[in-house]
Amino acid sequence: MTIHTVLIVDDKADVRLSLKFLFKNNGFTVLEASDLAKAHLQIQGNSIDLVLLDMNYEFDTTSGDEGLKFLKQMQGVSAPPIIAMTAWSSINLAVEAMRFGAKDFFAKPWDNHAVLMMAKKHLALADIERVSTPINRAKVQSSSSASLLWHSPAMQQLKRQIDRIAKTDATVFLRGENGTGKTCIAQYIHQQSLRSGAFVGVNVAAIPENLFESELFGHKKGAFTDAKQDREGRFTTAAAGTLFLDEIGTLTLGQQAKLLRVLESHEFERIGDNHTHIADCRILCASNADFEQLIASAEFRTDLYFRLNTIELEIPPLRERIEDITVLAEHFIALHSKKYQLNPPTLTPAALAVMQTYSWPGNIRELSHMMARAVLMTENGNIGPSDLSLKRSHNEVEQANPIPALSLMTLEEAELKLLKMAMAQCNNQVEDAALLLGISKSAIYRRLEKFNIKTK
Ligand SMILES: Nc1ncnc2c1ncn2[C@@H]1O[C@H](COP(=O)(O)OP(=O)(O)OP(=O)(O)O)[C@@H](O)[C@H]1O
Repeated sequence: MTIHTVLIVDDKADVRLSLKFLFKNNGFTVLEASDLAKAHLQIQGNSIDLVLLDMNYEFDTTSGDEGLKFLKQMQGVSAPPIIAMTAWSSINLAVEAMRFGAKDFFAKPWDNHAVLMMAKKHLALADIERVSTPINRAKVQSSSSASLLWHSPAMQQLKRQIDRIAKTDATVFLRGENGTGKTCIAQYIHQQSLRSGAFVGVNVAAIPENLFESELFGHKKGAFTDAKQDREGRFTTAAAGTLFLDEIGTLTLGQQAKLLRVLESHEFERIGDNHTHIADCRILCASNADFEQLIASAEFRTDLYFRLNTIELEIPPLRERIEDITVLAEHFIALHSKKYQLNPPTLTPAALAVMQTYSWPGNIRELSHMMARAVLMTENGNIGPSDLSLKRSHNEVEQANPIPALSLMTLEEAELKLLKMAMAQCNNQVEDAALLLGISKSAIYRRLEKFNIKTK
């Protein structure tokens, strides 16, 4: 279990002490700072997961200017999430603090349980953000392929193909956009295979150019300045198992030549070693790149491409298999609710309707993160469209909600009709209907009043 570190920044020792007890008793590591200069030093010198920041200090006990200045300085720096606290439950100061980057706020005196829940929520959200970045994604293993869902006809057909080829030793090239499940499918192929060794995944894009050979083939102690001891490469670790090379389209021509040699001859040498080893692993690889384009521009060798794509499988993007959305969304709601020990919220039909017309640029990974956020943020037990944090372009909104063939009518009549349709589709949830219509909350309330439409 991860132990999170919280930094409490407050000039009042009694405040620091109470919060310190609260967080220590709940399994956190606690650091303190009695002023903002010390807070800067703590942040620079330690790995801090969350900051509780008092907004007012000795010289100026009401305006919150010092806290705001600190928040401003932290903007753009990869700082931990900050929760503002103020003795003056001034809504204006809280709003200002959030405008300057605070994730949340609470007023003193506080409710211990509420503060703990707030802290846990923002730590969980920060974890989601961290895993969303490509570099961190490379380090985080995909969740077990045992929980893979194959619901849509397209995925069921893919599964039938995979089950047929899994037991052979054929090299498989998985193509598809980011987040479509290529890594999970590679793990599944390994599980279904007859290979007794390990599944070894390597994101080749994350290996620095000068370490590529050492990483894949290994090295002997003393082979180069930093080679302090013998190291086995991934080809050796994957012996009798499967080597999964992810982001294969990012290989340089030099790296491609080295890989091609081992794929053709099944032989390799560790750096600094004359002994030739036999490569005994099945190769799976994946990419989201446009390979036809890479080959046409001579950035990827044709001979290597043909070595890699004995079987080529295209994993469809989520927007092309909308039958999977409900099943996956419910799977992720259950998964994240269990993880964060919360009651699973219900996905409303209005939210689902919006999700089915969304383009899902981040595919299943985006859906998983979206459901994690919704589980953490939803307050009334229902996930509505406004809980989804969708990023739509104007065109998408238009395509998603095409205006049904309306017979000619006045603008006023059309407005009323659309308003009623949106309210009906969103179960009378005004904010959700506003989102669906692409207008602000105040704009929809104005129109509801104008047409005398009751919301309850
Ligand atoms: N069929 C599925 N059922 C359940 N979860 C899935 C499925 N496919 C993918 N996922 C989940 O979606 C997320 C992304 O999957 P994965 O990492 O395999 O995608 P990817 O295509 O390899 O992404 P990238 O191209 O960025 O490496 C993971 O959390 C994974 O568990």
